[in-house]
Amino acid sequence: MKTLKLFLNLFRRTMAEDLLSPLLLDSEDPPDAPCESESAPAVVILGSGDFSRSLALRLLDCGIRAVVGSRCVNRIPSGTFPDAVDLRSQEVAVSQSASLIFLAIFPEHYGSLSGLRPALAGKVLVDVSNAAQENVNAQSNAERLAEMFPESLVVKGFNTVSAWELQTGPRDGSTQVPICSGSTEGKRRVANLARRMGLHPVDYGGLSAAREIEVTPLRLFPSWRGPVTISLLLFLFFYLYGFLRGILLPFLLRERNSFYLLALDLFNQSLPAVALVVLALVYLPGLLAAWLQLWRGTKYQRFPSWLDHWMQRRKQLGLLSFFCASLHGVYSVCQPLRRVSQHRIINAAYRQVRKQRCVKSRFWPRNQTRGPSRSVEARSTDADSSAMCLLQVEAGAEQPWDEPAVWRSELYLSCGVLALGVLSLLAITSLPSVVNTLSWREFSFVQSGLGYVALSLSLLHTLFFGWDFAFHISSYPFFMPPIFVLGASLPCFVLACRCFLLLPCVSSRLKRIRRGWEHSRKCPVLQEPSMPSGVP
Ligand SMILES: NC(=O)C1=CN([C@@H]2O[C@H](COP(=O)(O)OP(=O)(O)OC[C@H]3O[C@@H](n4cnc5c(N)ncnc54)[C@H](OP(=O)(O)O)[C@@H]3O)[C@@H](O)[C@H]2O)C=CC1
Ligand SMILES: [Cu+2]
Repeated sequence: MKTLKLFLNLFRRTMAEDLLSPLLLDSEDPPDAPCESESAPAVVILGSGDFSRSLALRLLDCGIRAVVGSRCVNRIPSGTFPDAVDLRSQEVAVSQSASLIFLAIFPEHYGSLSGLRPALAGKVLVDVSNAAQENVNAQSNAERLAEMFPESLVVKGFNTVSAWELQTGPRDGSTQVPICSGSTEGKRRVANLARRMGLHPVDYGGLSAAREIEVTPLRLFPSWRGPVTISLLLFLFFYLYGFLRGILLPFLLRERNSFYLLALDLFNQSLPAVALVVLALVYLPGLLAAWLQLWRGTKYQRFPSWLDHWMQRRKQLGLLSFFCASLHGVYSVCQPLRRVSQHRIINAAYRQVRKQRCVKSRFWPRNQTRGPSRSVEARSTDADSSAMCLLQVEAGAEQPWDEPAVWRSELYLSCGVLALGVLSLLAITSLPSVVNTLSWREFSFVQSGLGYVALSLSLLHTLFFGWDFAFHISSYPFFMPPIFVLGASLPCFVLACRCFLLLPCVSSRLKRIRRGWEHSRKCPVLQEPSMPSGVP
């Protein structure tokens, strides 16, 4: 349970940013005094652009005075800053008693501040700039700034928060602000300010971490990269497999042209398989973690980093599974609109009418339109079907009724709709705003309990869809199983493992381990200091 709580924390942390095991700054730090004196500005911002404006507004909002230092105050359009913000020349602004100075200017222009070097000595300079390129090995802007102003305390930070987020973002500490600096004092002061602004400072260590922080905003969806790649690869695999099995090989070996299936049918076969496998991938790491704990006989050993990483991506995997399942749902609803479906229905109806006419004319007298109900077997050869088709025609009835086929479609559709419903519920409860309103017990019930329900329903949907076709030799053309058989294999394995873990003997041992019990507790034995020679 404790381990799962840890995962939840990690899981929540990744929602804000993809942070690489940073150390949270000590939140017990006493907050800075509001300002040294009521008349003195607490914070100076050099630059009067977008970031400067948003930062000044946020500072004011949090009761902190702000002074904006500009190269030319007269060029700042009126109304850009509220009256409460002091607009000064750069020289006047930095000569004021504020010791915290934000550089809200692009790093290319840091050189233009060299004349201010004596005034900036001993003060904390906050470098909010972002990197221009995603090259992590280049020298950071902050390190360059520290070289230019060696007497100042340079702190990197606030660049991961956009100007817009500063103005409108939450003030409940949920927005993380990675900071780093060679000066502990500088870092402490910036962290305190961040806390007062309703942000959550995260210590990344020395200034050498600045580049990592500078490139962070350039990264597109960092926490989604792995899950999206896996889903895409799975989709490609199923799609190409289906293409080979259902289109290319029949075309090459049997001269059957069904390339039209590429556009819709193959998508609708691959998507549910991806949804199913990706959903299984959400629950597999939890099972692996449980196995590892059972095998080690303790929970006090770290999981391998790949497993940790996988755990942290479960939310993204779950949402991607939901996305694929939803697309599959939409595609399935569109199925009857396809021309080929309409063609099949009309064709089947035509064949049936033709067959009934034939049966009537063979077995009924001309003047008798409705005879006593009796079963008649009729054989037909269809131009578009290679096999002989055996029709069970009931005299007097207009429609052949295939009871098992009706049950099959009722069951798989119902399971599919229910699975999609439960998946939607899971997707909604993974939103940060909803997660924050749930207790740990509620969260684990929804994400784990309902998650397994969704997986079971999806699997049932697939199994009912497959019905007994999976056991027909005709379903294995070229010795290749259907896509749904491949897609269902991993979920079957995951559910089997889960059932094994629910066995009383296994689950009770796991419960004990998670409550702190250890199979063999090894405590390092301290070496006795060796006796000095000559002592008896
Ligand atoms: N906008 C955003 O959302 C974010 C921005 N940042 C960082 O904040 C910094 C500023 O960005 P932003 O506010 O958007 O940029 P802007 O272009 O809006 O503002 C830059 C400001 O720099 C000042 N400046 C000082 N010296 C010079 C100079 N020599 N040449 C040109 N301008 C100078 C100007 O103010 P004046 O004329 O009054 O001196 C100008 O208004 C950048 O480093 C950016 O990476 C970081 C995170 C988010
Ligand atoms: Cu389906």
